[in-house]
Amino acid sequence: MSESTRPAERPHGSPNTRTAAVIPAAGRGVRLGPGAPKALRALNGTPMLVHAVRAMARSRAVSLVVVVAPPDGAAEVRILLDDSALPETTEVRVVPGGETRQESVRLGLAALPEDIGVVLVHDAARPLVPVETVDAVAAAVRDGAPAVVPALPLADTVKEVRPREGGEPELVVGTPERAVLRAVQTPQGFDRGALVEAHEKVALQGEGATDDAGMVERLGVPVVVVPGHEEAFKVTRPLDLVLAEAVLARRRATDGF
Ligand SMILES: Nc1ccn([C@@H]2O[C@H](COP(=O)(O)OP(=O)(O)OP(=O)(O)O)[C@@H](O)[C@H]2O)c(=O)n1
Ligand SMILES: C[C@](O)(CO)[C@H](O)COP(=O)(O)O
Repeated sequence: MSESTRPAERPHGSPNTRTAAVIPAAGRGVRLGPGAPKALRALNGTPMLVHAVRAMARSRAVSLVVVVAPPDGAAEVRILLDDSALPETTEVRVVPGGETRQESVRLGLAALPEDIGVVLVHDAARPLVPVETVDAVAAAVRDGAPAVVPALPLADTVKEVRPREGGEPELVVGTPERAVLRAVQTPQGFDRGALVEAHEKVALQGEGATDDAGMVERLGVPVVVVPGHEEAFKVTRPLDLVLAEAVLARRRATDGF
């Protein structure tokens, strides 16, 4: 890691820099089944992406949101967001995304203005994250942590497996101790320099980097955990849509929105 981005002793991004959220929303949603790109599919009549942008804009820490749209759909997304009721205090930029989540985040980072010191990376596919979680991640970075992830303990036992050839069933090769495992959510928060350096230097092969904190870890940067939230779950498969609509219905009944 270079001197300029080594975790500093001063709080990150302060005093004169702002916090931005980058929302990768360029995925196809293959696991959700046929249809529009996942971020544009509706939850209770409103596209998932609009829920996600509102979730970021609800945080007083966030003054800019960069949406990374499907590569051929940036103009459509711009119109969608212009037509949606979003807080006027939050600037929203839209850029086209890439082939992988990693590439899409990198393109979003490239669209940040210079005065952004703290970056939250948030999946469009986690549209219902509560503002308290967003605030907790942003505050932890501002207080000095160079990288922060919200996470929850696991309910299931996890096995490590080895695939076998010839259609043979996978073989279990280990059982990690569940008590020290965490399911990691977004937004993940970063000192901008550390995140940009990770995206410049750490390109993982194979499955690739499944989250941004994993790339920053490779630089030797410490990653701090704050409590995640059940409602920050990722909409991945069709059943997740049912759960998301149920959460929205409960919010409408209890909070009126
Ligand atoms: N090329 C890509 C792939 C993913 N994403 C975004 O990364 C987030 C997490 O990805 P995931 O939930 O896997 O979304 P998809 O890639 O759309 O899902 P699938 O793997 O089922 O196709 C999503 O908000 C997705 O839009 C992205 O911006 N660019
Ligand atoms: C970033 C992430 O949401 C953290 O849990 C997750 O790794 C994204 O994975 P996906 O396969 O791109 O949905």
